[in-house]
Amino acid sequence: MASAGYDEHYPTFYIGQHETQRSLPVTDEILRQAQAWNYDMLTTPITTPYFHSRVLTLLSNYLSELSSLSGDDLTLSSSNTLPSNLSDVRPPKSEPPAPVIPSLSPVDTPLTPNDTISQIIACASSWIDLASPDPLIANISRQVLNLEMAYAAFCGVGNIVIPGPRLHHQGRNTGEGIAQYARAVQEALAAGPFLQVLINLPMVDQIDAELDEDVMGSLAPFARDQYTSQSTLGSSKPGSKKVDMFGTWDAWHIIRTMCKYNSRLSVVLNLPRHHPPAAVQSRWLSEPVRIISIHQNSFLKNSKGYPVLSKANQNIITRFMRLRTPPWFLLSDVGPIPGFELNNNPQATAAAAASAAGFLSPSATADAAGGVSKSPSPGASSPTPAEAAAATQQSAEASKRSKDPTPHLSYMRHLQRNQPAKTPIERFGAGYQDYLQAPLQPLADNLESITYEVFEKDPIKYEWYERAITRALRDWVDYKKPMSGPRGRSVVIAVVGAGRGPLVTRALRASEAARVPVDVWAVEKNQNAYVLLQRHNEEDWGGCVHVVKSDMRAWKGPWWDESELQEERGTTSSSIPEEPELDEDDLSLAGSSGFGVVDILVSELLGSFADNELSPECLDGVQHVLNPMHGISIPSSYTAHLTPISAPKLHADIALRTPADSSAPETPYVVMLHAIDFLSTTAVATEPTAAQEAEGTGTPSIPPALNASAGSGTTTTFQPNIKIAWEFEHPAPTNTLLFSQLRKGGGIQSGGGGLAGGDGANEHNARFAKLSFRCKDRGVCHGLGGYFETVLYDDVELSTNPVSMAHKSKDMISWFPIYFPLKAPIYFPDHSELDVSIWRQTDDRKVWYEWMVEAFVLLGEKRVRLGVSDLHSSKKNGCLM
Ligand SMILES: C[S@@+](CC[C@H](N)C(=O)[O-])C[C@H]1O[C@@H](n2cnc3c(N)ncnc32)[C@H](O)[C@@H]1O
Repeated sequence: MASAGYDEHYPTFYIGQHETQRSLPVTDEILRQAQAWNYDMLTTPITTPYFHSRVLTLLSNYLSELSSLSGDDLTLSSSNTLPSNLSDVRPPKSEPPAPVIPSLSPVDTPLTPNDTISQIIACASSWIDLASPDPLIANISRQVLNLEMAYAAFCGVGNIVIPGPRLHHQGRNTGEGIAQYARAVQEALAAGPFLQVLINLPMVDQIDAELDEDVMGSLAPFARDQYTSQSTLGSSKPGSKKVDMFGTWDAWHIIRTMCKYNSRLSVVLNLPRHHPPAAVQSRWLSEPVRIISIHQNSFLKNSKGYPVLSKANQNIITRFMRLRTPPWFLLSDVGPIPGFELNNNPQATAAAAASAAGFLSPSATADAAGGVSKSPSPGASSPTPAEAAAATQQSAEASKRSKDPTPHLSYMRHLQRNQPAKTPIERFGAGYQDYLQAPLQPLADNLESITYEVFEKDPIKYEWYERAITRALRDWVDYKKPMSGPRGRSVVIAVVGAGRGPLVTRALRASEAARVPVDVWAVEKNQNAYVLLQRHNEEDWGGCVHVVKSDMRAWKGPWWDESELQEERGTTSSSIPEEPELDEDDLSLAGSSGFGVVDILVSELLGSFADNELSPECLDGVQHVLNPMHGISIPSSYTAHLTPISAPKLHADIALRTPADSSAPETPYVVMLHAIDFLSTTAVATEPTAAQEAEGTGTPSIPPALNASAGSGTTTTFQPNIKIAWEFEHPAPTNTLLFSQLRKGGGIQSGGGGLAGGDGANEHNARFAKLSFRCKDRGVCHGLGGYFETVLYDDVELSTNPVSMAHKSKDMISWFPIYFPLKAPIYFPDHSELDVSIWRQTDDRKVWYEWMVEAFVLLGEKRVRLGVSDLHSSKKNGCLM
């Protein structure tokens, strides 16, 4: 496909042209012409109007044959009489089988295998009704679809759009035919192993819009009365203005569930003329939308008569274009590909080519008055007849004036050129969006230099640590705390888990900033990083740092040789002092046996869920070196946070891995959550800042699915409900650690050992939380998103929590969130509650998590249980202590 080839920091728009009634076959020549006009692709019908009329004839012959048959043959017996409850549909016993549609002949299809076929998107016939309540119509529709799919796949087509399920049939409940439809799609997917099947769906479900869109010769009205009439219960009547915001999403969810989240199945989403509520936009942003289709009617006219999109629709497009796999666009019924006649007018051609590339005059791109026109219903896609007439007139005039025969395409290219540039976080995370990674285990494994290098790129984390250490040093002096360095003249700082040393550098800088002398120790168990620490010490730190290669839990504390105790700090050699023998029993007695104590313990051992890289266990293990009276830890505490999410892409990815690895759905993953929807939210109306207005972005740090513009300048931000699961504080209470020591080796107080195994020495680090989340709109929970917050010192905090990150540590990039998957997603209706139970388990040798979700629907005051997930456990892949 032709690429518009713009700057890599800006998203590329792939734009196709679609005609619902394309009269000419898509030849090589038309395709080249379309590309010359800056379209990237074209759609084509798979079959011709001739084929359509052939099917209609076959059907009407069959139906008249049926009606001519009389008497016993078609009389319904008591056992096969259609019941008044039409949910139970059975055909009469003796009805002849449905007619068989003969194979395609050349007149039935414009398609033929050739070189250009891969640049064409094929469209299955829109007049079929796969979801018809009449089994005959559903059967014929399925035959048509199968014939078309098979032939298109044979020709080498890569993408086929099939009409979405019809959700309303005269007088019937909505969506009853979805099972039939989904089964047909499942069958269609088998037509070719590489075929992408795209289901054409409006963003919201509205009965009138569906009826308006009925194409000529649709099979739907042929459904027989006995299958469509009566049933008042929950019926959806034409003329009803009722819009079901999640109706089409619901249908999509059933289809893809029946098709087992097949990665070849995706959505063509029709952009409505008016913006749907933010919650619906967010939902679709989490789904595999491969194409956004924009019908001519979805464009507004600005004061000069040029087609433009509402501000709200511009924002929807911007958010979609920030996804890892952004959708393509189809401009539908916006006029034919301009013919050759324009080539005869070089001036016109040049002007038009410039327009098609998106170089438009300001008047051509000015927004329509008010940005959003007033609409009685957010789902409506069509203008009123008066609007339509005026629009056609204006369009013709504007076209004449501008000599631009493709004004809609030109406008889209203009939007492309004016997309906000990717933010640093988006650039840093490019390629990692929704990419599942096993969490690091820096305790059990030795990290590579490149991994440290990535950490060190963080523009915020180290800065905040320096700020925290500086404050702590100032307070040390202000509160006149005694210093534990040689001759009481310096504050002893130990950076435990020093890696390649960035926090050591920051500690030295903090000392300069606070003008407080320090004695710095760098403790690291990774022997490879230890080499770099020593080199840094020689080359950058003037040899003033004591570098120790040790597991921090086995480190006995600072120790100065005689010369250091005599001389000023910094003039001694950095070589590691020979340590005196230490008695095991002295471990909890800091400062005894000739070892000094540490005043400030600096560490960065946090994982995406705070404690999942075993910071609590490591810091407990090194607490014996801390000044028992005044010693502090940076960080001083951290909390783990959770929220239920819909994450269809992640679910599909994990489901694919499961046959080869049964632990795949029982593993927490580190992942830059992107195409997700927060299921429990609270609406907050915010005015965008001037910077956000200029950038066209919403609230920083909140994934694109969350920010939805109401289109009037005010942004409705759906703030996720993210709750604290648990907290750890350092230093841990001395009694807790003493008790833990007593339990080691089955000591006197241990009783029956730990609940999850072992002696129970680490049981004080086990945790449990039960959290309840209200969900206003129906949805499906695929798992839990996990985040953390940490207090480094005082009010210096880091956060990955989307709600507080912008305020606490905006632009921090070191951690992606964690994802706890569910093996089987849980569907829930509007007004439900999800209860999450999560455990941090330990058996003294390792730590793992267990989690489960329960769904309840709220019927008045009553909570009725809908479903419960398995109890998931990561014990098999637990973090080794
Ligand atoms: C997340 S890295 C942080 C490195 C560095 N402080 C930074 O901020 O770039 C954690 C470091 O702690 C080290 N580490 C983890 N557990 C340790 C332990 N028990 N004793 C010593 N070092 C440990 C790892 O080898 C790793 O270098």
